[in-house]
Amino acid sequence: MAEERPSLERIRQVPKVLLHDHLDGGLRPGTIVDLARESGYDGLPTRDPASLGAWFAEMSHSGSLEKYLETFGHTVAVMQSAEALTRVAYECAEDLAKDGVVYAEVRYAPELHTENGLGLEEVVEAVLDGFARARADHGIRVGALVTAMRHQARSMEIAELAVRYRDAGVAGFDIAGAEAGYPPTRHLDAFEYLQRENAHFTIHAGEGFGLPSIWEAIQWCGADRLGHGVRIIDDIDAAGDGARLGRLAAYVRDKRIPLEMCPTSNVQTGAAPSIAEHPIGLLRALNFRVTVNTDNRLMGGTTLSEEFAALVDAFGYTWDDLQWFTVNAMKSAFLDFSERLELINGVIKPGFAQAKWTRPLA
Ligand SMILES: O=c1[nH]cnc2c1ncn2[C@H]1C[C@H](O)[C@@H](CO)O1
Ligand SMILES: [Zn+2]
Repeated sequence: MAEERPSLERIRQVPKVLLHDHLDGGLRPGTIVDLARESGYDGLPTRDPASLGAWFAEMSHSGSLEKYLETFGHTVAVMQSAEALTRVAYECAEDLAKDGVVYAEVRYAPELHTENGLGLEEVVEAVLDGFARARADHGIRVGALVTAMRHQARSMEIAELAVRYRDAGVAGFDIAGAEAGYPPTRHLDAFEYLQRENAHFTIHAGEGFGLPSIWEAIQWCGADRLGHGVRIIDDIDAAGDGARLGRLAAYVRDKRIPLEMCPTSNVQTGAAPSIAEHPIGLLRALNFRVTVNTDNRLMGGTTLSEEFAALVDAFGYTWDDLQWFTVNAMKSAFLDFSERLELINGVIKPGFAQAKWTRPLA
């Protein structure tokens, strides 16, 4: 029996793992409108949810990371109370569960949610509360990653939060924001502290800036994973027969450093020209540890299933490829080894086996 080409509908049904998704980049447009009304925020470009969703997607397709980040002003503005944060976290996990995601790590920057007087700990607890409620209702497991903004100077405080709440649902730490001009080593003390504490962290690197940013993230800061990392392609010569890897690219591949790739987001910010020309095609072929992610579902107008479906269209990926991306993600999660293994063997592999061998109803 010939294997079916994975369709969007069937991709939605397989168990998936998401490592790179921003809480403030995934709100439902209707929720933004509700929260704006409740809090008196009057800066939205429209209060019609459908038009608002379209507005975010359109504004985000600028070819510039800096411009892409501007729209977050609106989502962050309506996430300034504990109730709003809990609601957004709950709905995020619910939406991921509906898309077939079984394990996710969702990140956000606590320092952006203190404008109306919330303390950093209150912010963290409100978000964890939303994830815990969604787990009880929908079974999905969501770990939080706390992010420090790379242009600010609060990374040590945020790293301390990551350690303080690590047994309560915070899985790790990250830095985000404009990359050019803000190298990871600006936050070296925070990364060294996390290493001494045996804590996990990922770093947005190789998205809005190139190889030096990736090199610092890995060799100076000790990142466990790379957020995006697309620009590693600059260290690979793929002209002619066979690809030649430079020392950094070889290191990333040899050490199995996970790449949290976000195809739609990369096209929107100009880090890749199109999905069909996205470096993920070459990096997957060269067996880098590639994972597939959404980055910002609101700005990208996307879901994890849609990211996979777009890759199937562009590169002809099969169920085996999609399973490979998913197992890569699970292996790379900031989760206890035995729990990762349990999800791979008990959930992911059986789920894909079923998708592969069950024909859709006629
Ligand atoms: O793709 C991204 N690159 C760098 N920073 C980003 C990206 N997506 C979101 N952010 C920023 C904007 C958010 O306010 C912040 C925390 O989620 O992280
Ligand atoms: Zn991101």
